[in-house]
Amino acid sequence: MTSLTDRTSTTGERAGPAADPDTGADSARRDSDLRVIDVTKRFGERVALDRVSFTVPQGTITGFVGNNGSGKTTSIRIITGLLHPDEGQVHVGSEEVSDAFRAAIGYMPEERGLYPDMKVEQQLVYLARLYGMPKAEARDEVAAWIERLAIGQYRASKLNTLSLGNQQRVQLIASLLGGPRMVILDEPFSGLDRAAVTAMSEILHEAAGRGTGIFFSSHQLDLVDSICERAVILKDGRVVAEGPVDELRDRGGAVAMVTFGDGSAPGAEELAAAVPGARLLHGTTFAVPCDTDSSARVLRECLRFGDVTEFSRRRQTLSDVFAEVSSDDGDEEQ
Ligand SMILES: Nc1ncnc2c1ncn2[C@@H]1O[C@H](COP(=O)(O)OP(=O)(O)OP(=O)(O)O)[C@@H](O)[C@H]1O
Repeated sequence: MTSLTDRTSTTGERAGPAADPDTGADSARRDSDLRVIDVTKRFGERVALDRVSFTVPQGTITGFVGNNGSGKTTSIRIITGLLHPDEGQVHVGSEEVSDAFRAAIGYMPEERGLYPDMKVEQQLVYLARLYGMPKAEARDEVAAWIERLAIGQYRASKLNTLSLGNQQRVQLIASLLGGPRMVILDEPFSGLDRAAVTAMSEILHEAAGRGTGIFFSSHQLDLVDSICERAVILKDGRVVAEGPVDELRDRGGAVAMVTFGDGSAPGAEELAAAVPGARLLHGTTFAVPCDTDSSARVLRECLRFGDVTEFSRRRQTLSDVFAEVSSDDGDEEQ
């Protein structure tokens, strides 16, 4: 059976890793990083993207987060060539992205893009053949993926008879067939059960380890936090944060989780007026920016409002960073 990890393709661009991570070919990798440069897109009066720039490096998993309507799908459509920007460019390395590169991107659209009436195995083999694989290799690779993603019982079923989560597994296979250099997934984890999330994230890590650039949008910040090395955060069509997840988490310092006893919790605005940056997480628990030096003062301020039943400092999560840069007063910080 074909190995899922050391495939070579007979097509030019969809041909496995762009650079061997073990050969130290960093410059070769940078030459094939995908760069969105100053992209603006308008729909009539509406500015969907406003001078958006970010990089998707080869060999890493980059998460793309932002509220509904912030411009994620529009950005992805521009990268894949489904939409044209009004201004700006998309580059691979220092060159404008070629049609051949775009055609070879493993793409999983939000609305999913497969043939609903076609049988699972049949359409995956058909797609693999379109990517230039010989028939026997296509069959072997598809069989291996079907087994890996535990959907063997559906191989002869029409796609539209599968559950949403199983359709997503099929779509993931379609986007990885032939070892693409770049994989772009729009909300790949939405609606998946835990086993599917684990399987999918393992597969994405393996693909990144082979040098593939992985870029996916998600509303699930905890997943982006745990899976991605890098993140791009969009707000209202603008990039408000980008970089290694670890650096983004460290940028804002630590936070204290403060829980008030029942009946003594202040309103969110009230607490934020006394302790800048305080925000309600759930129930009577707030997240409050809090460095080592300021923790005694922050605790004193909180105690002025009522009983504090829990007070613990921790490193920021991506969710904290997102809340901070997505808030209206985060605007000035960029
Ligand atoms: N074809 C279109 N015509 C007009 N407006 C559009 C079109 N496509 C997107 N928009 C607008 O552009 C903005 C960005 O939309 P986009 O779908 O890119 O956001 P998103 O971040 O993917 O949102 P979601 O998380 O809800 O999927 C929104 O205001 C949307 O209404």
